[in-house]
Amino acid sequence: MKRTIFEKIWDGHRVSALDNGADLILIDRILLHERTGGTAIRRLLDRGHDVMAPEQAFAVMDHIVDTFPGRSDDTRMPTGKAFITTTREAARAAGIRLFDLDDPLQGIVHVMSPELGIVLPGTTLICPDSHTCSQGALGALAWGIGTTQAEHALATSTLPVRRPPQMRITIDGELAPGVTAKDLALALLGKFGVGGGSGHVVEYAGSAVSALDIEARLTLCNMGTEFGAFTAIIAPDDKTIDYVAGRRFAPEGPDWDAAVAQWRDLPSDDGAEYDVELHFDASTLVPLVSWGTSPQQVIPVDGAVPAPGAVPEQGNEDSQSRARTYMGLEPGEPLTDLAIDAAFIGSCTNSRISDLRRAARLLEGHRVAAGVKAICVPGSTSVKRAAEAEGLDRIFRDAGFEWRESGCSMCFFAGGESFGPQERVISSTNRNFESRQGPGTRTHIASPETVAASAIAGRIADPRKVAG
Ligand SMILES: CC(C)[C@H](C(=O)O)[C@@H](O)C(=O)O
Ligand code: SF4
Repeated sequence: MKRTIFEKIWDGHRVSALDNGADLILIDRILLHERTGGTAIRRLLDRGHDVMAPEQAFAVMDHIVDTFPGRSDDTRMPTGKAFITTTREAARAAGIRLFDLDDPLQGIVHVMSPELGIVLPGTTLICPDSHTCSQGALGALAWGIGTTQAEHALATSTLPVRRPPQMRITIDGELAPGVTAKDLALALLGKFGVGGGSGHVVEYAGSAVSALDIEARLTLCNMGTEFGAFTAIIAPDDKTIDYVAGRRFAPEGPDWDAAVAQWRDLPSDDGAEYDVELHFDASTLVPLVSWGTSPQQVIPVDGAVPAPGAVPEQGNEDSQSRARTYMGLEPGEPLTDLAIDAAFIGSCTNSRISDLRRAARLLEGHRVAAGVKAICVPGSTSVKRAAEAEGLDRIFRDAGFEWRESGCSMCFFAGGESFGPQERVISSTNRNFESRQGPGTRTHIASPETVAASAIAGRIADPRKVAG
């Protein structure tokens, strides 16, 4: 029988069929962070259960930690310290490996896991965090869960899951210079909407996907959540295997050879069937920026705010006018006329070394416009160190960017640091909901290149026009 990559992983992890129509799935990796994961371990221990396979679970401090130098448990989020200390104590009590605040391997969970070879092709991986789908870029079945499910998985190394339907999006055509995986993710949202993935396992395939390096694939899969997918996945190829080789938790020696042999069999068979098939041509893509308060409300960077009802696939007239009002925009207003107050490069979408390199290339020899608060937060401590070794931190600092410690930081407002109300922020993150980056903040999501170009210009700017 012809099978998709999803079916191969699912079949290989299916322990049994349950009476309620779900399957019991074996879980290979459990990732936890201090915002949701510490509570899951604590609750489990308090009920007198043990963690079944602590060596398969990993905890990290990323969400509410301070990203200022010399950070401690006293984060700026008023109730933050309790999340940090609970997670530390619970991880210790359960025997789970914790990447603490000062650990050189600490980082945003979806950045540090691929970086350390925790996520591997063909594995099942869960985390109580909605962007766990990012990790499907390595050919794993990785999805976000709730805290109660995390407890169940910690106690049993299994999870009951209803088998999701499958979708393949075949993306062909070559990306033009200055156009990135982030623009591709935004383009899919703009075209198919935030419901486009509707609970499916979305497999990205096609020549444009094969051409992406692994970090770009992580960016593409990251926004599977915004697309409404159960998760996203990309079949492993030579690039995947080269990427995983030698990473800290990756198999070695004969185990490595055996693993690679299995991974070679993972890609979907020719003729395997999907519930939905979509096609997308990437060759005409341009850099995109969100104008509204939903990630589907995107337009080309050189475009104008749409007139009421002009793009029905980006929401009904009411939601579009509400978004325009919140964002302080007029229909027909060119995006490049919009002055910005802040620029943010960071998050599990776009804070890896390749993202920082591409942004730095544009920033070199330029200064951030007067009055713009510009912040760069590397996705992991390893990314930060690597960037510093190459002198990227100098380029960011000389341009006028703050250079921070790693964490989720201003990707989301957790009650601590924020941009101000009505401040217009161009941001390399994945969500632009009302108040996502702080009460009243207006977020425009874009690629790191577009954020860098805009920081220099002091207004939303086309990265293809900056001499870098
Ligand atoms: C805090 C956490 C549970 C949340 C998520 O699940 O996505 C966060 O990472 C986010 O991006 O909003
Ligand atoms: S960087 Fe942002 S999107 Fe990613 S896990 Fe952290 S808060 Fe969520």
